[in-house]
Amino acid sequence: MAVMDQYIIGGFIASLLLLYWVLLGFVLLYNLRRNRNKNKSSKIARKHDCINTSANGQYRQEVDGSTDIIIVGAGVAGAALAYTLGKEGRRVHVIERDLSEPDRIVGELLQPGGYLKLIELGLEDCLEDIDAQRVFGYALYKDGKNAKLSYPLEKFHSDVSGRSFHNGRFIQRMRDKAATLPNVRLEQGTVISLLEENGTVKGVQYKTKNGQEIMAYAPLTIVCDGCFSNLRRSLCTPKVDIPSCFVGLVLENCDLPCPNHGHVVLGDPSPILLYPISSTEVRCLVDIPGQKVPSIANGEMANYLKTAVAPQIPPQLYDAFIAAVDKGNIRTMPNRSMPANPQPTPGALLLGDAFNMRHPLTGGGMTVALADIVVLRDLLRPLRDLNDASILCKYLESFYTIRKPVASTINTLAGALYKVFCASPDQARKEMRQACFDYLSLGGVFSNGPVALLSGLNPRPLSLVLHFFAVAVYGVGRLVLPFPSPQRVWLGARLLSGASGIIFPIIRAEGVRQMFFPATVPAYYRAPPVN
Ligand SMILES: Cc1cc2nc3c(=O)[nH]c(=O)nc-3n(C[C@H](O)[C@H](O)[C@H](O)COP(=O)(O)OP(=O)(O)OC[C@H]3O[C@@H](n4cnc5c(N)ncnc54)[C@H](O)[C@@H]3O)c2cc1C
Repeated sequence: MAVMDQYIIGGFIASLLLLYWVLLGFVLLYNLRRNRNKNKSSKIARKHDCINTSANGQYRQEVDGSTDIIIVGAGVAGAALAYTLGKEGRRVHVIERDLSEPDRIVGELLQPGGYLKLIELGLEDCLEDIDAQRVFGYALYKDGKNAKLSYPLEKFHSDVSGRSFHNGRFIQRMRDKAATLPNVRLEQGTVISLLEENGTVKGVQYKTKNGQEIMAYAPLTIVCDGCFSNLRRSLCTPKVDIPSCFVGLVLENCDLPCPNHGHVVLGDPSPILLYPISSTEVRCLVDIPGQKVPSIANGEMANYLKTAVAPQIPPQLYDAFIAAVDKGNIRTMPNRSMPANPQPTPGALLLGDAFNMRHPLTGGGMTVALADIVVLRDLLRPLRDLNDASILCKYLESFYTIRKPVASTINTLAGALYKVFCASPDQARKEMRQACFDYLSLGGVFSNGPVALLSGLNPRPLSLVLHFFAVAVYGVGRLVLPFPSPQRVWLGARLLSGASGIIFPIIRAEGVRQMFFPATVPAYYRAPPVN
């Protein structure tokens, strides 16, 4: 019995031990599976949280594949592009250095052609509730005479016209609108560099608001970091020219002689612009040729504005101008021009002022940027997958040609008109300037044609060249008819040669073939790659 008891107790203990081992096995197995699942989900979380700490703990890396397009800069181009691509269903990550409302003297008059592009992008409501003013044309002043040049808007919807506003308010509206899209992520950060691997841009390295450095990856990076771009160097061959600077003032509580019009004074040494930026403010931009401006700090600028510029301002605005100078809120900005000269790079694209600039005399920068966005949107639309960088890059070469007729017309006109509008001691240049004023004053087709070019309503290169030389021939005709003298014929010849010397170098820099014969450029016909 004792032996039997021992067997029973032994068996009991053995089965307890077995049960224990089985339970232990189950627990271990359960834990193992749980850990494995935990690891899996923590990897997913890591993917989404984009956390991959580097050795010194300073860098984070975004390797989640959750972004289709990175946009650097949310100014006019970047903000409009973010909304446009977001609306197309792209997952967009915008990195902007400063998300607070910009306060600048740039981009305050949108030409009607730009407004049409804004409508195409569905962004026209961004001009609502910012006290934007409608602009219907220009008033041109020279030597006490003036001419009114209306935009040829007859064929358009009554809502179409130019708009002028505070640039910062407009940008903020576009940023807000882009941020309403769930697939657009707007982040404050400064992009330090593009991340390149074997000649392909894979993303960007940027510093967040709180100083952390992050690497973000996407199949396509679009750089819109504006006129001071320091990222453009590897994506184009920049040839930046700075022909002059604008000095900006705000005139308050005054009425423009021609309400709802931009005013251009053909001043000495160069043009002065005035246009409303709200119902109570008028922006005045005084052009100063060269890169050096009188010092604001030591009062030289105020003195220059009061003695050299004020007497040229339309008399109705004189007091407001002096009051603005006395108030002291004087700002300056260099006027840059840079023809588009891209180096097509897989994985990246330039847009806006980072890519292409022209003299701001004609207010064409935003129109070109918005027109470019429309072209790019349409090119990207048929593509679902942006991952093959070199194929995408080849395909997007067509962008550089398709955009050309519009962009180069606006660019060339801005550069040429600036040169014609500047005062010069050269008699031939004086004649050309006067001929231009008188030609535009003729009205009808003589003003409608050039204004349609300037406003972006009909930006055709051939029309630009025809009107430019029509002005020159008009100037020559006045010199030599009805009684040509050898001196006058010589002056006429110099006028024509001066006109050619102004426009042809600009056209050459823009690219004759792309500008006038884009359809002969093979890239024009690139078909979208089959995904
Ligand atoms: C004096 C002057 C007057 C002008 N007036 C007119 C006008 O009346 N009408 C018109 O159509 N055009 C005008 N222009 C031109 C117009 O301002 C530009 O064409 C337009 O602003 C270009 O838009 P953008 O987005 O390329 O650049 P911006 O609007 O300058 O935007 C660039 C953005 O990039 C951000 N950024 C820069 N670097 C970084 C970085 N490293 N990381 C992250 N973000 C960065 C900046 O903070 C900024 O928000 C004028 C230009 C000048 C100089």
